[in-house]
Parts: sequence; C-alpha cells; structure tokens
Amino acid sequence: MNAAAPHWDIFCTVVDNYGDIGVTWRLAKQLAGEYALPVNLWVDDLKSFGHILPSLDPEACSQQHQGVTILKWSTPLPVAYTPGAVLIEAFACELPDDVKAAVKDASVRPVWLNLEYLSAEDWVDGCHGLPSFQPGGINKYFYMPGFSAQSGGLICEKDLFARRDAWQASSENKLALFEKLGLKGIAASDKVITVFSYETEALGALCEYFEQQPNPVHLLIPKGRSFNSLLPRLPCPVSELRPGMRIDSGNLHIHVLPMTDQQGYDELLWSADFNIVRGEDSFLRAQWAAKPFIWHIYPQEDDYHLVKLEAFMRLYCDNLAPDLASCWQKLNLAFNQQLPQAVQQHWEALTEFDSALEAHAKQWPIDALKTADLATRLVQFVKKSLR
Ligand SMILES: Cc1cn([C@H]2C[C@H](O)[C@@H](COP(=O)(O)OP(=O)(O)O[C@H]3O[C@@H](C)[C@H](O)[C@@H](O)[C@H]3O)O2)c(=O)[nH]c1=O
Repeated sequence: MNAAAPHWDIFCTVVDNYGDIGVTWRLAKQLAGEYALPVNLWVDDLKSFGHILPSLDPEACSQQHQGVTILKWSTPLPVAYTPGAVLIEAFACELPDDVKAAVKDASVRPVWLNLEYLSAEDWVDGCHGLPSFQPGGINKYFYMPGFSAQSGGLICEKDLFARRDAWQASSENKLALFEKLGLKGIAASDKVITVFSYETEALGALCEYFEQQPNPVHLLIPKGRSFNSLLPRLPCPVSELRPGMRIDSGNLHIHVLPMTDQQGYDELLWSADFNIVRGEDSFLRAQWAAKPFIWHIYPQEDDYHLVKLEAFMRLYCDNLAPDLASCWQKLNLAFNQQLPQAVQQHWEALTEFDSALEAHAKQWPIDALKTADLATRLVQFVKKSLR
C-alpha cells in the first residue's frame, strides 16, 4: 500500500435521506475498527448526519468519532485534501475540482473508486470492478455491492452476528431497550413491529388490520416520513409528535420513537418480531437482524425500483417453499404499490407461515454473506489494484 500517505478518503453527499451517509459511515467505522485504517469521511451535510450520530458537532470542520476523522465538505474545503492510498466517491457524488487536480498531480496516485448502490440484479457481477478512464490518465473503478460472490459484497461487521445472537438470547435485552427508549406497556410476549418506511397507504391498511387482532400489536415508528401516511390516526400534526408518545386504538399501539445512532437502531431491529424497513442500509440491517421484514424500496423513475425489488425477492426466496415465497413476495409488492386491501390480505395469509419464515430469516444472513463481507472484499480489491 502507499507508504507515504496510507489514509483512505471517502466523500459523501447527503441526498435527501439518511442512506448515503448511513452506508458510508458504517463502512468508514468498519475500515477503521477492523483494518486499523486511517479513514477521512468528508460529508457535505453534518446536520443530517447528526440524526444518526447524535454526538456529532455539526459546526466542526474536523472531528474524530469511533476512529474515523469526519471532515466538513464545504466549498472550498476547510481542510486541504492530500491524496492517500484510496479515494472513494460514494454513489457517484461529484468530487471537488481541487481534489481531482490533487489526484492528477500526485506522485503516487490513490486507488479511485466509485462506491455504487446495492442491487441484487444480475448485471452487477459484470460491472463490478470495471475501470473508467479519467482525464489525466487515471482509472476510476466501479465498486458494486451485491449478493453474489463475484460482486463487491455486503457491509457486515465481523462480530455482528455474535452480538445479535447474544442480544436475542434473552428477552431482558429488548425489554430494557424499550424502557430506555421511553416505550411503555410492552410485554415480552406482545408482537412488536418496527416501521421505518416512506409514505405509503399500505401503512394505514396494516393499522386497520392490527387494531382488530385478538392480541396487542406494537408499532414502533421513529419520527419521520412514515407518520405522513398515518395523519388521520394522529392526535396532533406530525411536527408536534414527541418520542415516547403512544397512540392506542383497539389492540394497536403506535409508539413514537426517537432516532438513535446506528448501534441503537440495530438493537431495535434485533428486538422486534417483524421489521418494515426501507432504502439500502436499513434494508440490509433488517436482513442481518434475522427477523422477517418488508422492504419499502426507494422509489425510482419509471418504477425501476420494482425491477430491483423483484431481483432481490427472487434471491431471497430461492430455496423457500413456493406458497410461502409467493405470499411474502405479494406482500412486499402490495406494500410498495400501495394496495391497501392486498396488503391486509397477504399479511393475514403470511401468518400461516410464521415459523417457516422465521427459520428462513435466521439462515439467510449466513447464506447471503458468502465468503466475505464488503469491507474485506474492498481491502482485497485495493491490494490487487496496487500491484
Ligand atoms: C430509523 C433510524 C435509522 N438509522 C440509520 C440506518 C441507516 O444507516 C439510515 C437509513 O438509511 P436507509 O435505510 O438506506 O434509508 P433512507 O431512505 O434514509 O436512504 C435512502 O437514501 C437514498 C438517497 C438512497 O438512494 C436510498 O437507496 C436509501 O439509501 O439511517 C439510524 O441510525 N437510526 C435510526 O433511528
């Protein structure tokens, strides 16, 4: 590796949600923690970042958290960029001109990568690792996360499954977490479902279904976009909702959650019976939680997200019994297509397969990870590129 400047730089622009910063922050932590790499994470919106890292100072130009140097990416850069061993532009963000100039002029150039969004589509394998020739005679490589052995892999910390298993071994852990989050009235045997979704009419339909169930159902919802779809059920405008509030109707109890850091969010997913997640990072963390889930995929133009959803569902259901597979897929489609009646119908139908789906959710993380996680594959990719 580059002996003169061994550090890695990751540049991230926050688009409109938490996914871009969520993924890069996770990767940065893992590279620093497991590979002892000096990592600089450059972020253009520290205020948004602060929602998932509450100890962050949104005004500081440079600060250290969990072994990572977090730098404010403003124009011009408040701290000069020095080329290191690796330069990652996350999700095709446009690097500042002075960074590109510094790379071009460097005596030892960094390995330059564009970290792409995760997809289960087949074409990913063919594109992963391809170079794109840049002005100044340097290659930029496409790094494609994915589910196959030929792709860039999936972000997963080495000790994650052991920590999850220890957490799930005793219901004391989830009850202590609920108490810490200010949630009241949840018994160990009650059904708990977390919801971190975009707006969808499917949510209201599920609420109608849950309130008529014979046993309590608790929906744990962090303050955010999901509540926009539950307006008729709220006692106040969304802006006035406060963490700890509880909205009861029949056997349904909706709890308003604070947003926590990523570790806290993992623990929440581990503590639930079912998770409704979205985007990219929470989608993956729900899989690692080893619990059944619905994926509310980030909407794209011309419904392209449904192609990505189908690709993932095909993989996830590969070795599932056909009737269970069909039911779970229909539920996910109905949720994403905002079909209220279909969501209720498929949720009800899925209850018949509860234990088989749970067993699959437990096995899936082991199968999905294959030989190596994303950080491990990335470090190997960089080593090869430097040869
Ligand atoms: C609810 C919650 C989330 N989080 C974290 C988990 C994730 O890292 C992050 C949420 O990211 P995602 O699940 O990916 O969903 P998102 O909708 O916020 O982000 C999206 O942004 C778009 C621009 C991308 O194109 C999408 O693919 C997607 O990544 O927030 C917490 O740390 N604490 C919390 O309390």
